[in-house]
Formats: sequence, C-alpha cells, structure tokens
Amino acid sequence: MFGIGERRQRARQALEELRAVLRLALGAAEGGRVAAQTAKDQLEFEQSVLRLGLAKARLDPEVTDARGRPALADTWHRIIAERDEIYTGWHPDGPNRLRRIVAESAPGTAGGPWQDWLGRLGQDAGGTAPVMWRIGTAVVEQAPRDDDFPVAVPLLDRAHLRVNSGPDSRSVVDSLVETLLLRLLSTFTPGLVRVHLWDIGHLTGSLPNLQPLTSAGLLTVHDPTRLDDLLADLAGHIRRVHAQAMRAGETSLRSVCVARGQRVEPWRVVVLFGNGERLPDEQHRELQRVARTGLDAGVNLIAVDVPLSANCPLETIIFGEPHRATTSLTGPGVLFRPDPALDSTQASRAATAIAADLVARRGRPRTFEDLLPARLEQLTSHEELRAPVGFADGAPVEVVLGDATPHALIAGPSGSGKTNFLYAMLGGLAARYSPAELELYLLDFKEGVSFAGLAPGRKDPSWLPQARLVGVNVNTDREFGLALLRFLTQELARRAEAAKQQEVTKLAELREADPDGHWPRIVAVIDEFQALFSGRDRITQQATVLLEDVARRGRSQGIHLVLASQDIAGIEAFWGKPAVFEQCTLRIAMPKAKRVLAETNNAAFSLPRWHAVINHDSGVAHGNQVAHIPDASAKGTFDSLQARLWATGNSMAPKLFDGAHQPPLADALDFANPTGPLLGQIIDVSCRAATISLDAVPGRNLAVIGTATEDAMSIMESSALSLARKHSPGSCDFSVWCAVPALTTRVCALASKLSLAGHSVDLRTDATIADLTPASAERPRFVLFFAVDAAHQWLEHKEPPLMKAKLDDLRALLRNGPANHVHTIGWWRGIGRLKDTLGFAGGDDIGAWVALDVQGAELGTLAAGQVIDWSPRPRRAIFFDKSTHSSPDVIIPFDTQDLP
Ligand SMILES: Nc1ncnc2c1ncn2[C@@H]1O[C@H](COP(=O)(O)OP(=O)(O)OP(=O)(O)O)[C@@H](O)[C@H]1O
Repeated sequence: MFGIGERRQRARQALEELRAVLRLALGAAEGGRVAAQTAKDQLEFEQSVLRLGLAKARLDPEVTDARGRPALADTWHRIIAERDEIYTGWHPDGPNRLRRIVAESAPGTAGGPWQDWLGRLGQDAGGTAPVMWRIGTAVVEQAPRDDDFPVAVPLLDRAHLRVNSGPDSRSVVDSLVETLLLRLLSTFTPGLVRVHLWDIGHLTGSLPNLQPLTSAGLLTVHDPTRLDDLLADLAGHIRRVHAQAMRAGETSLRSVCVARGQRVEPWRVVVLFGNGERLPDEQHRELQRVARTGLDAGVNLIAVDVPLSANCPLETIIFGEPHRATTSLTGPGVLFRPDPALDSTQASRAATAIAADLVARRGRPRTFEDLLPARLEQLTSHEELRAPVGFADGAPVEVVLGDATPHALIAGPSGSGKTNFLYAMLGGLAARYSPAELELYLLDFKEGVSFAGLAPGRKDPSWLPQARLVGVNVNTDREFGLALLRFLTQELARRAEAAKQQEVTKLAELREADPDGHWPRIVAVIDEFQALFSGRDRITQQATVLLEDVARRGRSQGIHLVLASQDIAGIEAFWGKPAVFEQCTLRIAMPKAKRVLAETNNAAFSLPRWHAVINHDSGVAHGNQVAHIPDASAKGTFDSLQARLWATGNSMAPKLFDGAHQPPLADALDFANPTGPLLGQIIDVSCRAATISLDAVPGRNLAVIGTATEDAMSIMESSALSLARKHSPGSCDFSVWCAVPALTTRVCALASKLSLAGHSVDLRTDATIADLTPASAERPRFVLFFAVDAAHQWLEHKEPPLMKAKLDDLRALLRNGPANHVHTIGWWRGIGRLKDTLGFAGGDDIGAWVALDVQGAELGTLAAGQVIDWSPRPRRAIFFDKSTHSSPDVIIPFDTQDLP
C-alpha cells in the first residue's frame, strides 16, 4: 500500500509527463501550422507574381518586400528559373509559330500593315471572313525586344471584344478600335460592314476619322441617352436574321453565307464606349442578350469600358498603361502593345472613299437585268424557291417560298407597283428554275391583260416556259378562280397520295423518294384576288373553303399561293377565315399598303415610290426589309427574258383563258378532233370545250334556251360544224330548219358550210319545217332547229280531216329519235316556249341544255329540281347534261365567224 504522500508524488509526476507530452504535441502542431502558413505564403506570392507579371512584380514594392523573406526568396528564384527554362524551350520557335498562325488567320487587310491597304476598296464578297484581325504585337516579359510577335483577335461572327482602358490610355484605345474597324471596312465590298457607334459621353466626336462613313449609312452614331433604342433595334435585327437562317435550314447567318459564297446580310459592328461602370440592370441584361445571340446573326460588339461578362465568345484587352496591356489571348506575363495609330488624314480619306463607292454603286440604278443570275434555269426547287426581287443599298433582297414561308400576300393601292413586283418576282424565279422545277398558274382579276404576254399571242408567239395556265380578264368569271383553286386541291390530293405511297410527308422527301417523278413546285399567282370574294354567294363560299384548304395543305406539298390585292382590309370573307391570312407568312407591302403588315408595323407608310417592304415574318416589324424594285414591266425587261427562255424551245405553251374574248372555234383544242357537238369553252383550267355524247339512247337531244340570238347562233353553229367535222362525208345527215326570216342568211351560210364538208343537208326556212323528218334513219341525222318556237305557227296548225297538229310529231321525234340516232339540237327563245313544245310529259326528252339569258330559278325543273345559281351575263351560258353533270358548267360560246 502506498502512503498519501507517495500517491501525490506519483500523480504530480504523471501530470508533469502529460504536460510534457502535451507541450510536445502543441509544439509539433505549431511547427506544422508554421510550415503550412509558409507554403500558403509561397503559393500566394507565386500567384501574385504571376498575376502581375515578372516585370511588374520586380518593381512592385510589396513583392520586393516579400522577396526579402528567405522562404519567399526561394520561390522568387524558382519562378525565375522555371520561366527561364520554359522560355528557353519556347524560344526561338514559339514566336515564329505565332507569326505563322497570325499570317494564316489574318491574311491581307486583316493582318497587314496599314500602309499596304489603307485607301484601297475591299473586294471580298464576304462568303467567308478571315478568322483573326491584327491589333498589335506582344512580347514575353523580359524577353529581348526583337522577339515580339503579332497579336490578332477573332471578330465578326466569332467573338466580341472588350477593351478596358487604363489611365491616359483612351486615345490609344480609340486608335486601336479605329484601325480594327478600317481593317474590316477595307476588307469587304463597301456596304457589307455597318458600324454603330454609341458613346456614353458624346454624341459626336468619337472616332472622328470614320465620320465620312455616315453619309453612306455605313456609320450610325447613336444618341448617348438612347442605348435602349439601339439595343431593341439590335434584338429585332437578330430575331429577323435568325428566322431567315432557320428558313434556309441553317443555324447561323455565317453558315448561310458560307453556303451561298457571299454575305447575304451585312455585319453590324457595334462599338460602345462606356465609362467603366456597369450599365443599369435592364440595359445590362439586354446587352448580355445581344452578346449571347448576336454573333450568329452577324452582330459583333466592341465594348470599350462597358462591363460585359463572358457568357459568349469574348476576348479582352486590358490596358494598364497607355501602351502596355494584357490580352485574354496572350495571358499574363506577355506584354501587349497596340499597333501605332493610322495616319489620320489617310484614314479619313479611306473612309470617304468607302462611302463614296457605296453611294456610287447604290446610285447606279439597279435594273431588272440585275435580278437575273449569270446562268439561266440552274437551280433546284427541292427545298424552296428563292429569287431576288429588288435591292437595298445595292445588295439584292430576296423572296423565299418554301416550307417556312409557303404563301405570299401582296398589297398596295392602285398604281403602287404590285403587278410590276409580280413581274420582278416571276422573272427572278423563271430565270432560276426550269419548267421541271417550277410551274406557274397566273390569274388576273383586273380588267386588262397584265399576264397575257406570258402566253402566245398574235403579235408575240413566245410564252413563259414555266407558265402552265394564264388567265386574264377574269373579273367577271369568278368561276375561273374557283376552277383554279379546285385544280390546286386536286393536285394537292395527288401529291398527298404519292407521298403516302412513299411514306413521306414533304415535297422534298417525295422528290427524294421518287426521283423520276414530275414534282415541280407550283406557284399560283392571283392578282386582285379580292374579286373572288366579291359577292355573298356560293362562289365566295366555295372559294373561301378551297383557298383555306390550299393554304393549309400546300405548305408541305410545294404548292404556293401568291395573292395580290389593292384592298385586303375590304375582304370580308377573308377575315372571317384568318387561316389563309396567317398561312401567308411572306408579306409584301407596296407604298401606302394597308393591313398587310402587322398592326404596329407602319413601314409601308413612309415607303418611297417603287419600293416595297419584304417581310418573311408575317409582317412583324423586325422582319422588314425595304427594297427598291426595278422596273420589270417596261419593254426590254421581262419580255426579253421570256424571249431568251422561250428560245430554248423545250416547253409547251400554257393554256390561255381570256375572259374578254370569245375563243375562236377554229383554235379550240377539241375542234381538231371533236367527240361530239362543241357548245362553248368551259370556264375551267383545262380550257376544254363543253360537249355531249350523242349516243343512240333516249333523251340525247340538246336545247339551247334564251333570246340572246348571237350566243344562241354561236352554240348552234359550233355544234353543227363540229359534228360535221366528227363525221366523215356521207356518214351522217343534217336537217337545218329555221323559221325566223331575219336569220335565214346566216342559217343558209351554215348549211352551205355543212354541204361543203360533204354532208347532205335538208335546209328548210318555211312551213315545210312542219313536215319534220322520220324518227328513225339508217345513219345518224342531226336536226338543227333554229327558233323552234317560231315554227309553232306551222306545227300547231291542225290539218283536216284528222285535225292532228304536227307538234305531236315533233314531240314524237324528240322522244323516239335519239334512240334511232336522230338527234335534235334545238333553240327555244324562252323556257316557257320550250315547255310549250315539250308538253306535259316531254321533260325527259331533253337530256342536256344550254341556257343563256334565263334566270337560274327558272331552270330548276330542267335539272332534276336542283337549285341553279345563275345570273345571266353577256357572252356566257350555263350548260347542264343530265347524264354527266352534278352541277352545271359556265361556258363561253365560241366565235364561229372566222371559220371557212
Ligand atoms: N419599280 C418600278 N419602277 C418603274 N416603274 C414602275 C415600277 N413599278 C411600277 N411601275 C410603273 O407604274 C405603273 C403602275 O404599276 P403597276 O401596274 O405594277 O401597279 P399596280 O399596283 O399593279 O396597279 P393596279 O392595281 O392599278 O394595277 C406601271 O406603268 C408600271 O410600269
């Protein structure tokens, strides 16, 4: 057992040991902390030396102080040694390599000394741009002066540039920016680079040598207080260009330009001079947005003392002293020196020359010829149709019809140039796309003959090879517009069916799947299309439905509508169905056009004469492109292009429908080889003649009804002459009966024409008509009975002793003749008179009829009770054949006078 004293002694000893251990541990910890602290100090020192750069660090009082501490002195020597080692490894090949890279990436004006290029006009069309643009030289710190190498920065579509000036370096920064801009402006054809300048401190005065560019619109100086407007304008521009690139199937403007081998939209280089402070939040956000999205749309920022964060490709130059800076490209430890300033007089002179060149080229009036490509009919319409229609600052402005902009709407008051615009567009398209790629259907509801020249005429036998159908003077024949729409829906159905067979959905895919098929894009132009909707009737109703159908489904099937009108606002039916309007995403506004652009877009009001707003974005303001439209209607413009295209001789003439003229029977396609009596030309895209079959079956007689003598005579004559042509001489007989003395001469002339054709003719102009003809014959007999009602005086005469009227015999002839090949083609001068002849039960004996000046309501009984929508109009008739028609056709009686 231990005593208390001994225990206390042992406890004190243990405590002492513990304290010793603790002291040891604490001492070790202290040592560790000191070592870590030293390592940390060394790292921080190394960092600050690297940040400052060796040259600066050497002079920096804090670094000098720190170098005095032994632990950091070692670090200093190590950094120097490492630097020397790396530099020795890099030198001398490193600078040479950099020189080579800059020479390759910044060729010519982009990298050469200004003495070589300043004052020369750029020739580059801007398809591809140099990758880098020289700004100065750099040298590794402490390295000998002759080891400097050139420094260039990426610009335009590749990166923005931020420059932070230091104390007293602003003038150096200004001249760096000026040199860069002049390099850009002198590389490309004047007009392809546009500079926007905003300086928070000044309205004028920045970059004075570039001021001459303002006269040509190449430099726009913005109000220091209106940065919002500039940013909004840029944002709108970017949206429009993005939409344009998407339509072209590309993701950026640059790829569009590379694909086309030329700049299609100028670069906008936006130079902002700030004061180093952050912009107000809203502006800063908008600027960041422009920076993020701008490069793909050719908007390039050069931000001087305007904070801009790097959420986009961005290079920076930071000036410490006037002629010393660091750049993000070269990093720390490399001193950047900007190139010496340009000679200011020469710089200003160069800017004047660039502006003057653009003004001169713009000043040269652009002509229709400038819309045409070097080689005709070379493009494929696989993806779209694209052609320039005018010029903005000498650069072409195009229209595109494709999946994204399937249809176009053109508006402008009378005389504003709509038709001329159509000619410019049709010329541009026809010059690029062969008839295998493009088919045109052209309809003009105006009075006049605007498209007539596109079809062969008496004076000019040429036609536009791509035209398949030309309709002029259609103003009173709205049925023709309807027929065109019906034809287009049929074509749509045909294409949809073929697409289904090939298991594809779009025209481009169909063309790939069926390379041997004939699948051109179809453009249907309807000038003054509001005429289609001019009545509150069945035609308006049907046109509305059909137009909507074509507009909706045409998009993917390569069927494009181009609708022009003086007064879009006035088309009631159109507004009730806004689908058509919405599908027309390409909008063209002539000066003072109303309603065609978006409501808040007033660009058309301030438009000069012979200009148009071309807008591929449904009329929204950011889509506006203002172009001067060359004269395409004057002699020697469109007509001479047509002559050139036609001369190749590998196209078929288009069909021509001219509502102002009666088609001559002699020219009718069907008259060459008639299948039956030709009654007139049907108002339809096929431009075929109406006819009936005269088979030996009951009811195959034809009644012509009405008092319009001239038209009735035409129909009777064309029927007779075509039947005479259909049958070989001696294979049929004619009876030609006329009870109206005033018509005798003409009827006799017809009879002699039939005789001349080798047929036997039984001509009667008196009471002998009542003797009629037997209801059966050995060979076909055609009874041409003119003004049947006038013969009633003889037909109703009752002869003793039987007191039987010959009228009954006529009824029997009508009833029994057709089955025995004795057909009557009779003209009655009124529906009541026809009924008098037919009697109570004779309705079935008239299988087909043509009505002239008879109201539709009166005709229902002759068409199985259906409602006939017909208001008589001169030179038009309505034709119904019970055995083939569900609804009647409107026809134009032929001009039969010129026939021998
Ligand atoms: N870009 C142009 N340059 C020169 N002349 C033009 C131009 N555009 C139109 N014209 C001329 O102006 C006149 C009217 O043009 P156009 O027939 O194209 O107008 P519009 O809008 O179709 O008129 P309307 O609706 O009355 O037919 C024509 O004589 C035409 O030659």
